[in-house]
Amino acid sequence: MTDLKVDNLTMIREGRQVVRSVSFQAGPGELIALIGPNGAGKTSLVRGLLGGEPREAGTATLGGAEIAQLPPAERARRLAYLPQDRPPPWPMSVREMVALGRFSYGAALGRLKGQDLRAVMQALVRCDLVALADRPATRLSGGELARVHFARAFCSEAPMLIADEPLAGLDPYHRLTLLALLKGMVEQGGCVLMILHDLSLVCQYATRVLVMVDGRLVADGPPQEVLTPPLIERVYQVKARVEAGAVHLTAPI
Ligand SMILES: Nc1ncnc2c1ncn2[C@@H]1O[C@H](COP(=O)(O)OP(=O)(O)OP(=O)(O)O)[C@@H](O)[C@H]1O
Repeated sequence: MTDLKVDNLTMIREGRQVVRSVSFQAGPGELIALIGPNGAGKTSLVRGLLGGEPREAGTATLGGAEIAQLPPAERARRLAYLPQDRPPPWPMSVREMVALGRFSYGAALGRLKGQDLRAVMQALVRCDLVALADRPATRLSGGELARVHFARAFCSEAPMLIADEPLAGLDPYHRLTLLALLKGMVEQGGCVLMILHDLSLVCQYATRVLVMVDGRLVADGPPQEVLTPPLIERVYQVKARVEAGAVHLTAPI
């Protein structure tokens, strides 16, 4: 169910290849960080594999089924996606926005019951949103809104989560508590693929890292093996030191 297979994915934007023949597989128990410099093609790859943008070539399947062709409700039950830009779709409360994660199960906003109600309540607690539950989602700080989206994804109970810079805007407390939730999710057989820029967090939390440069995957493996000073220097053009699971970046090369 959670086996993701991306094969030879290629995408063109304004006549330029921004994703070039990317192939990889991901499965249960993996927390994968997709990293790379600005403009490397990470968001394009994610949107392309989800079928949100046209592909020039390639396939992306989940449990053998092409993701772009899954019926929307089935896709939402199998895969949660957190995009980079995430304004509320229309004026609604935090609780209602989190409950959108139950739409694919047929839940009706304002009349949640049974497992839908339990899942929404649990997600509000886990993402520290109980005190904000009745606030309009249109009037939140960036970090609060990021937590609402996390909660929406968690309450969908989808076994796969794909997230584009989900920690941007989160303070250290919420960053670490949400990372712990993601870790728990993969320990229970889920799979997470997320775009991250904080290399120390990648070292500490990811089970695997994919490195993208200029549209291509240039490295794939456990962070301890992939995130070496020479690779970081080559990819990011900055001097790096890796010590006790933390990456120290000192100065541009
Ligand atoms: N709508 C668009 N039209 C044309 N080119 C685009 C468009 N969006 C992005 N690009 C280009 O595609 C390339 C890849 O962009 P993408 O957003 O996938 O990179 P990224 O690795 O996610 O970057 P970042 O780390 O800055 O978010 C970049 O060169 C970018 O300028």
